[in-house]
Amino acid sequence: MTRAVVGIIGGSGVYHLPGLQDLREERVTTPWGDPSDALHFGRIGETQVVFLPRHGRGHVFSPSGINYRANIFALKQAGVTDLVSVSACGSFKSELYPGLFVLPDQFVDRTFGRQSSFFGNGCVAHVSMAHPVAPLLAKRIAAAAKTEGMEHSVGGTYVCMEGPQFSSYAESLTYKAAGYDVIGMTAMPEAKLAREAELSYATIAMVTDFDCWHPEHDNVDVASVIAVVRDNADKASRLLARLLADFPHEHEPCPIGSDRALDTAILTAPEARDPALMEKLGVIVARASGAAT
Ligand SMILES: CSC[C@H]1O[C@H](OP(=O)(O)O)[C@H](O)[C@@H]1O
Ligand SMILES: Nc1ncnc2[nH]cnc12
Repeated sequence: MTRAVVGIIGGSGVYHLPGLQDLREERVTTPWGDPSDALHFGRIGETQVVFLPRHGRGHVFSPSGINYRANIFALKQAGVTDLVSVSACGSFKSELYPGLFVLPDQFVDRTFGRQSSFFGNGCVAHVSMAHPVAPLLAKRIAAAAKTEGMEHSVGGTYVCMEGPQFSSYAESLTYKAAGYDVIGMTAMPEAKLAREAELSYATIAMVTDFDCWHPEHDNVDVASVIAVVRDNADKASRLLARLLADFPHEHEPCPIGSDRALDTAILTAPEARDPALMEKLGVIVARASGAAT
């Protein structure tokens, strides 16, 4: 049996996790560099929790400057099995209004300036991203929202742009015409790295604005995003508290194999693998290479 440890990555305006009991902060480092902040260890009820604000306290890291590999590695190293990411996002649909929680089940990666894999020369791996979100985890989040009486929308496509500038009107119309639901700057490569690290991953996307396509709404700016996040902070905390309080103590095997993603992914022959990279990969490949179960 594997004990469930839930990682929470906080996004814009979310730099702490209220209600975390037995809180202990620990600065850690990884072979991939330093994560965005100290890890916040604690529990909610019986559930072990590790919280990390992806932009760091005081919001010091831009979406392109976040060390996503260090963040995911640090959480994996801390024993996280299930990872919930919280993100502010723009909406391309009138019915997805500010304050609503959207639980996307797909991502489109339009980032171009980020390190998006732990693997490379010396250990080549190709994980599946066909279904980037772990369905049981998403279901649990939806159930928590329902229990708390919070309006939410299940499924949808989150397009991740490089930023840091917001989209132009033409880009916004293009994404809308493509049928995407929401837009942000951080779910990629986070979701890809979580899959490589064999973490079950799901995103809670809080709609904060209508980007810049909507004729009856102002164009997005930072102040309006943060105002909506602040106005809905209590709601987000209650959603997470309910999810965590009701979380099973044992990690539930992921039906789509998020937690065994490397079983069919590593292509480099064992004898051809670069020992230095293998050592750096450490906890990422430990289970798949038989060092841990
Ligand atoms: C504050 S506006 C743009 C900023 O907000 C979102 O952050 P996060 O995904 O971390 O909640 C978006 O991705 C941008 O980083
Ligand atoms: N409209 C938007 N575009 C990109 N990232 C966002 N984060 C919040 N709103 C956003």
